[in-house]
Amino acid sequence: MAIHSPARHDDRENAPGHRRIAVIGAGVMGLSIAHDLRLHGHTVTVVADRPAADSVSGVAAAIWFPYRSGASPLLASWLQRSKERFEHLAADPATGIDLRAGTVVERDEHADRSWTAAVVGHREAEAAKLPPGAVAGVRATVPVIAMPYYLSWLHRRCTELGVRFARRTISSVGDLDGEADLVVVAAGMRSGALLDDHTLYPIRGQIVRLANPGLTEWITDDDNPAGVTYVVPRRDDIVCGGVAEVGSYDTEPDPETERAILERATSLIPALKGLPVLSRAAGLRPARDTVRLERVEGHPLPVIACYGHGGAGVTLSWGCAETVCDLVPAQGVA
Ligand SMILES: Cc1cc2nc3c(=O)[nH]c(=O)nc-3n(C[C@H](O)[C@H](O)[C@H](O)COP(=O)(O)OP(=O)(O)OC[C@H]3O[C@@H](n4cnc5c(N)ncnc54)[C@H](O)[C@@H]3O)c2cc1C
Repeated sequence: MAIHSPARHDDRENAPGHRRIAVIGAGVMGLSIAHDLRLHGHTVTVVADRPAADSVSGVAAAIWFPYRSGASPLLASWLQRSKERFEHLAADPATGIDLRAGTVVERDEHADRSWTAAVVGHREAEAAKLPPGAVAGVRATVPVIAMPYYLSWLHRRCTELGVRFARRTISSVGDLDGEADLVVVAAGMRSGALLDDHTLYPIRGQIVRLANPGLTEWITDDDNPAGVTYVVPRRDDIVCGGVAEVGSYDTEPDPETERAILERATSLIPALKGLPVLSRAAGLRPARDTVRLERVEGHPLPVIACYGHGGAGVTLSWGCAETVCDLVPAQGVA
């Protein structure tokens, strides 16, 4: 399906600087970018071969926290901006976002607490409430994003704004020559193949979703020597994870891994014992030593890359979308 003209006419489309932009990727990153580009008045088409729910974005827990994110000088501002926007959106229950209290367990006395700069009111966790082996912990209230609700809401919101969607596999950004003035590559783990970037690698994760009898408190114990462990209660379920297998492309949930996840999660939160399993999933965090968010030269069309967010693609989504908008060249400058 080729890219068409916008869904409806908008005066902004005649404004100087207006562009026809194709965003490759309908995960949380592509949708957030499309949303903001459209608000800037561009004609935007999201081109993707899988809906968000069937991408790794549909596997995310998702808690606002910079787990295994690539480095960037802009990381702190992306964290801050995304958190502000999630907090604003949380006022609308339809978004699936709730602000929830929980604990980050630390097992290293030099644990990186830079993320707390964005969290007003965070404080030391009480030592008596931490698991054995923990050296400290941080109590914080952060956005918990129930992805099934959030991705549906975001897709709906994009459609309401006039973003177009085309179901299609792109083999090279050159496929879009003549159909767009600019391409944004937000294709998650498969972005590397589109831009000949061999520095992107998977960090496999696995989760199991349990029925939620009414828990709200989350906990993360990422440096647990038995394996990364987190429990994230959402509206309808509780997400228990996980693993962080660097270089594995296996997207099938493994039963033995699930057993071990449940054992670790239950030792953190005994109330999980015996709760019915609702579903399970595995996914590949699109990791890179540095997030790639920049203009890419060497293509007939101007290209902006936005990928490599590792285990923090949801957490960084709105901040990165804003930076993508800033990188769209003014008309005639490209
Ligand atoms: C178990 C697990 C738990 C996680 N928990 C969290 C969390 O709590 N908080 C958090 O912030 N992050 C979390 N993450 C990480 C988060 O899920 C990812 O960083 C994020 O979803 C990446 O989003 P994306 O839009 O870049 O990619 P994806 O969601 O993978 O979307 C990629 C899109 O690109 C499209 N596409 C790709 N290639 C092509 C092509 N050639 N042609 C057409 N379309 C193409 C796909 O169809 C899809 O629509 C977790 C990940 C896992 C695995």
